[in-house]
Amino acid sequence: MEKLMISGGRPLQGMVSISGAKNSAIALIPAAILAESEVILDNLPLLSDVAVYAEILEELGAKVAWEGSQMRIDPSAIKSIPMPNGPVKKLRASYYMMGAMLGRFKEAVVGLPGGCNFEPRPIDQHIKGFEALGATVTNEHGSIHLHAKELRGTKIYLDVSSVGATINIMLAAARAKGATIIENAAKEPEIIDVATLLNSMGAVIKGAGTETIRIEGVSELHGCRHSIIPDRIQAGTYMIAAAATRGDVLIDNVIPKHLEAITAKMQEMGVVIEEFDESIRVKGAPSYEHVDVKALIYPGFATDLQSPMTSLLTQARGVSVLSDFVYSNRFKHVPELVRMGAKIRVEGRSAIIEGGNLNAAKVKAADLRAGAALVIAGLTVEDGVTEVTGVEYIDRGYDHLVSNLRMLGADVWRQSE
Ligand SMILES: CC(=O)N[C@H]1[C@@H](OP(=O)(O)OP(=O)(O)OC[C@H]2O[C@@H](n3ccc(=O)[nH]c3=O)[C@H](O)[C@@H]2O)O[C@H](CO)[C@@H](O)[C@@H]1O
Ligand SMILES: C=C(OP(=O)(O)O)C(=O)O
Repeated sequence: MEKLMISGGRPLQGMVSISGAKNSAIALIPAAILAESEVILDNLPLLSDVAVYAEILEELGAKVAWEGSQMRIDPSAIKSIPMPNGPVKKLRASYYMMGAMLGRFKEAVVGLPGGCNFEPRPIDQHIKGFEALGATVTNEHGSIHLHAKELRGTKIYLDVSSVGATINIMLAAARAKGATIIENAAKEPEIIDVATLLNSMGAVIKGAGTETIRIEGVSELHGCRHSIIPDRIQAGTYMIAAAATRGDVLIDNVIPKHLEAITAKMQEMGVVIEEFDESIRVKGAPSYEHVDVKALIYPGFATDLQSPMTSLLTQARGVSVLSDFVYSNRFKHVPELVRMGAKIRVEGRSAIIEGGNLNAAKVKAADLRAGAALVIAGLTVEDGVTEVTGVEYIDRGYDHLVSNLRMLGADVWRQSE
């Protein structure tokens, strides 16, 4: 096991280039199962979740060649094999195997997902969607069994605008008979990315990015080449890190439109932000105003940036209130930040944060974004070395983190525990 060591107190300076989005990549890889010929994905991030997905597809018989930021997936020899255990248990987004396998084989057995369990994360809306399409779905000893004689298009109204359920239903419906309409669909940019790939494969999907998505089922999909959108959560994390260290960083290969909510909130605090076509420059200020933040579904402030933002708000004057309306209890970073001297208390679905300096400490990342929050906190500490364990969570979502931070002037290294 490794830990991250951070000797903070240095303003981040320079340029960082953002890789492809994790939450797109881990939906696009299973989407390739639906094709009859090779799918090439470019701008792929080098993440442990991506490696696990490559392993899942190989276990099913796909040929996967992953070189740098490109993955070539030949799904022509894929077989319908039950996956109750093994790699599917290692990541959250293994739930996409349900939609993809159901779409291609009309059957699937997939163990309930693993990944970051900061609170119960139900998949009832995914199952409701599969059942509406005509599948029988049962939970047997911790595995979801899905079976359909045929999938038939229908209208599905999601009770909550779930990213995973929206994508999973798109995957299954892409090869169903007739038209499927998803109402109250999630609108995250990653959903548009998946629809773009599926359409390049021959699917007929309209409305992705709005609350109504229409999928005309087709009998066959073919291979294609697709470049993954930049990771808005990684970009937002570097924006926050730049501000927290009072640095000056150009964050390149981003879509500024995807970062509007975080940009506006940081400007409200007094951070100076300049937007360009494909990059954003973040300049820190000597002091920041306190703000209130509400994490919401897109285009609201992303829940995945809520934990990193907590660390930035410890650097603001006065009391800030950060509420998460997507996950009511996503606060595993808080006790660890308190260990570093932060004055934060959790009340219901809100963290109340009083600004003040942090101290170096030994802390543990209990999930991916909690890990990012602790790294940012460590970067702000003037004296001493902060040790962050739980690096395996951070590796799920941040590629080249240490080398990127070092390039920006941070004193950060990995050390064996
Ligand atoms: C792999 C991936 O893309 N992960 C992202 C995805 O997770 P994920 O797709 O799992 O999150 P959802 O959008 O589904 O969850 C949103 C909300 O809906 C609830 N819900 C969801 C599904 C369901 O069947 N029933 C239900 O009640 C959840 O508990 C949560 O409160 O979106 C989240 C919200 O932006 C992000 O934090 C994750 O990074
Ligand atoms: C919660 C996250 O991811 P996942 O849904 O894959 O666990 C995240 O990216 O912050």
